[in-house]
Amino acid sequence: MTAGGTVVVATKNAGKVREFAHAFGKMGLQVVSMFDYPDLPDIVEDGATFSENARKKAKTVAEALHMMVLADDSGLEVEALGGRPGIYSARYAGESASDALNNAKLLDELALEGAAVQRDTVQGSIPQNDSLLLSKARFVCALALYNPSSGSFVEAEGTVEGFITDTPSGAGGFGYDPLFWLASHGRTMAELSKDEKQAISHRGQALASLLIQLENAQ
Ligand SMILES: O=c1nc[nH]c2c1ncn2[C@H]1C[C@H](O)[C@@H](COP(=O)(O)OP(=O)(O)OP(=O)(O)O)O1
Ligand SMILES: [Mg+2]
Repeated sequence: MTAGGTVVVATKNAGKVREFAHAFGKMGLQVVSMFDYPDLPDIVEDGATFSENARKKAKTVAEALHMMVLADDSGLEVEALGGRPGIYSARYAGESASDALNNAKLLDELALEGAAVQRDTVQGSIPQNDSLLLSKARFVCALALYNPSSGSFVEAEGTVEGFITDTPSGAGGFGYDPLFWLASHGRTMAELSKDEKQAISHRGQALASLLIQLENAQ
């Protein structure tokens, strides 16, 4: 997946870039992203699934750069919202909405639903303070690696289960992480270190699965 020890990731999300740089850095690989290629066209994410969107991002950038390219399409599925925002997670509160606006919209929608999780149904740790768990949720990540010379994809998907808390906490990660409570850790995703997040996250799991497929293909 590399050209001279570099992995090209077709993303304009700085949080994803940090996480891929951390993961690939441990393998001695550098990460570059669409921030390093400002002339690339914007990609319309019009797929019906995470996987379709990931394939489109990887193929578009790989064909423009004539290089192998990795792409990530990911999002949050909230049970009390019937799986929303799902593939629309990045634009939940509107086209190019900030993480803060998307998080505020998520809490608004859950309040409108009157969503609440019964504490005694939670396996693991519940928040110690007065904060409430509003709904079960999961993060999903689809990765696609496209090779423009062979016209072929390698793909992987990962998920992680948690709960939406009404009280944001933590400064790590990005996106919905401050609202994503991990009963396994008794913390939000934003309170984990980079290594802890990589070990359990949807993205970390998808990447591990992708790397195994690449090793097996050698
Ligand atoms: O680990 C995560 N922790 C918290 N939130 C996350 C995570 N992973 C995805 N998310 C949220 C952020 C964004 O609202 C959406 C991804 O949308 P998605 O289209 O895949 O990415 P994006 O538009 O930010 O960047 P790009 O398409 O250039 O890769 O899901
Ligand atoms: Mg996007």
